[in-house]
Amino acid sequence: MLFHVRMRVHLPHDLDPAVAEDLKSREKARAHELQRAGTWRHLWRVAGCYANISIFDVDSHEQLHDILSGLPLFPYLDIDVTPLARHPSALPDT
Ligand SMILES: O=C(O)CC1=CCC(=O)O1
Repeated sequence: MLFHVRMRVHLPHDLDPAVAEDLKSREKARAHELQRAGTWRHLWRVAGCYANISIFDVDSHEQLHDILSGLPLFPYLDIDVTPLARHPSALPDT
């Protein structure tokens, strides 16, 4: 199951810089792990925003929820999820 996920990051301005760097470092490591597993299929920066647009490939809504809610930055994310279905005019493997 494919999902389009938009994440906006809102780190508090008074967050200790060391804590912010640790969160970003752990988020990056987790993102790499999920990309290598084929679960986090695309990760794009939204130009001009501290936000990303991602495509996740998971087995269930529950798996997606577990992944998103387990992200180190989760407490600071606004997340919008859109389920994706194949478009009838899409060429195979696009
Ligand atoms: O910077 C972001 O958009 C949040 C994020 C997702 C994966 C990562 O490494 O940072």
